[in-house]
Amino acid sequence: MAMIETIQLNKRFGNRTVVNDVSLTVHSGEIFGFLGRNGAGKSTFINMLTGILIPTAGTIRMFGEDARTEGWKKRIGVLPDYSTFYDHLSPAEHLHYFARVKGVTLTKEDCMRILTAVELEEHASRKAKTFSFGMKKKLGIAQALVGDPELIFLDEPTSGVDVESALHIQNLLRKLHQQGKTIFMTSHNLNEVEKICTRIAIMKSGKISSLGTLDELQAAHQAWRSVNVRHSPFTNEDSGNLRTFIESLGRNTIWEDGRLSIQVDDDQKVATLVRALVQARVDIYGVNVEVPSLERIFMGEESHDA
Ligand SMILES: Nc1ncnc2c1ncn2[C@@H]1O[C@H](COP(=O)(O)OP(=O)(O)OP(=O)(O)O)[C@@H](O)[C@H]1O
Repeated sequence: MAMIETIQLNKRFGNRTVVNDVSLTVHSGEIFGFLGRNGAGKSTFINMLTGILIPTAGTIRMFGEDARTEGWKKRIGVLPDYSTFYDHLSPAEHLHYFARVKGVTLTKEDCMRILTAVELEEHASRKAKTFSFGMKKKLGIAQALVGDPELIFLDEPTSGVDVESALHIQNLLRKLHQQGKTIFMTSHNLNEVEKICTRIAIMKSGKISSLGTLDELQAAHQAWRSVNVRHSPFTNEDSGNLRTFIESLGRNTIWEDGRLSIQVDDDQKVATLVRALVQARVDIYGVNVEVPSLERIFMGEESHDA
């Protein structure tokens, strides 16, 4: 089921278009990673989805409905790009207050369960003014979980938190995913997105420039991937032809003792290479295909002119 569907969604500030005709579908149960450089338009896009900003044009559908149904806000949780808290309220008081505003029930047990999930249980009654930036971020995530929402929007859930806490939050997101929640998140931590997101979009100057699973993005962007093969010596008398054939499959071929390295531009050529070696009775001890990291894909995207 499509949890979020935008059709030609557009946001202009003055005469500046920040989100430019974005049509995007996010399915139920996805952890959807939304990437882009500072100012690409990610927060503006999320803020339209969560009702903080009104679109200039376009359509937003949620929960597989034709329009946003009544009470849709109770079904979502939001960590916005800027969370504000009341200095004199504790995390527990914040969550209860927030539940009242949202119109959902929050028992004491629910409250402690949420605070435990974000590792704030020991600080449940401390005033928020004494909180560090990272603790406030966790409180923001806790707020997003109030009311057990089906769809959770998290704008940079791990920025500004320490490494251990970031890993803890990533595990929390995985658990929520296992419970069937749909998560739509932005992050500048590409390693994190690579690890936990089931699908990724890269936004560039208000448009989606890449979209897919990590495998799909890698397949689309790895024009040249490196193949390294460890093999037995060539004994076949035709080894000259075999070498010529292999070299014709790609570029930058390097032959070393028992090691072959070549760059090819599609997976089929990896299969052809391996088959040629096997048919020539060359033993293969190992094959390693290096695919580009999300960072390389992202940097490649960003190096293209808009
Ligand atoms: N209320 C506003 N009025 C005018 N311009 C705005 C407003 N909100 C955002 N912008 C501009 O829109 C552009 C996109 O901002 P946005 O916050 O959506 O980017 P982002 O991709 O989330 O960036 P970051 O990674 O830094 O959070 C920026 O140039 C920003 O200055």
